[in-house]
Amino acid sequence: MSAILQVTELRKSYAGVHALDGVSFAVEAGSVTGLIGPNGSGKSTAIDCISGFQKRDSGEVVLAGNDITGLPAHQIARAGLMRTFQTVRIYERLSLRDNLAIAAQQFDPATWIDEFLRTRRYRQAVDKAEVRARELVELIGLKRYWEIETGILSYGQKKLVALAAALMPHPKIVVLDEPVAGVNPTRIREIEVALAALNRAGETFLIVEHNVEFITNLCHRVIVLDQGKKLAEGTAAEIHTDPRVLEAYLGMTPEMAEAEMRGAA
Ligand SMILES: Nc1ncnc2c1ncn2[C@@H]1O[C@H](COP(=O)(O)OP(=O)(O)OP(=O)(O)O)[C@@H](O)[C@H]1O
Repeated sequence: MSAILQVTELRKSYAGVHALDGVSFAVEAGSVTGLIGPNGSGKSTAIDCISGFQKRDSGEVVLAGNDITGLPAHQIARAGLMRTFQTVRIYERLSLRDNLAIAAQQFDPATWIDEFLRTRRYRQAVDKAEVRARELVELIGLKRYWEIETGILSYGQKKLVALAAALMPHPKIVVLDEPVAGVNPTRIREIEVALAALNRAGETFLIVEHNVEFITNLCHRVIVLDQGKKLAEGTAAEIHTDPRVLEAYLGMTPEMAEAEMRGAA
């Protein structure tokens, strides 16, 4: 695998607070990578700087070989890095189908003239978007809600709609900001299953999340931040047994963590 996203020496300070203090990491194409760390460790600042929602002080972000450092968010999205937010942003009065059609329209090459004249280019774009939408809806397990107003869905399902919308333009990577925060525990598994299915279909994800079990189940690699620096990186199993992570992130010794894992099993 090769790196689709390369972050190098990212730095960001807020009035003397080093939110990011030289963070470097890579996300492999086709992988699910977790970005975890205690409150205030710099996770949100990192993904905001990467996705153009925040200006970094220094450092470099390269997406599929193209330098996207410092570009505005909409250009980064066009370059192929999409993101979701902690709060769900969907059109609740519209059907799932219409939500995804709108998401596609924001990126398709057909102009309003094409649309007005119903040109071949416009019809092709609409047909392609419909195929993509149906594929995604199948993969996230919401096929039965295709024509239904998304407002009736559960919060977790709405998060899946936002994710599918982000995937509509075939991005190179989607960055997810706390995809299961505030989601009913019984629904968390649905999101996990959906993300795993999307990843098997070739999608690449970088996930910021506090739910360690969720990250452990899904992620091929996990990056741990602490006080604006990268504390550790590895597989979930490696991270679970890294004494620095246990102490800084979980506040546990390895023995306590093992006892906890046994208790959870
Ligand atoms: N707009 C801001 N102004 C001042 N300080 C900020 C601002 N945003 C973040 N910080 C500080 O930067 C540091 C990193 O914050 P950040 O929100 O990136 O951490 P986080 O790991 O995402 O935390 P959480 O898990 O609580 O969301 C913290 O010390 C935070 O207080």
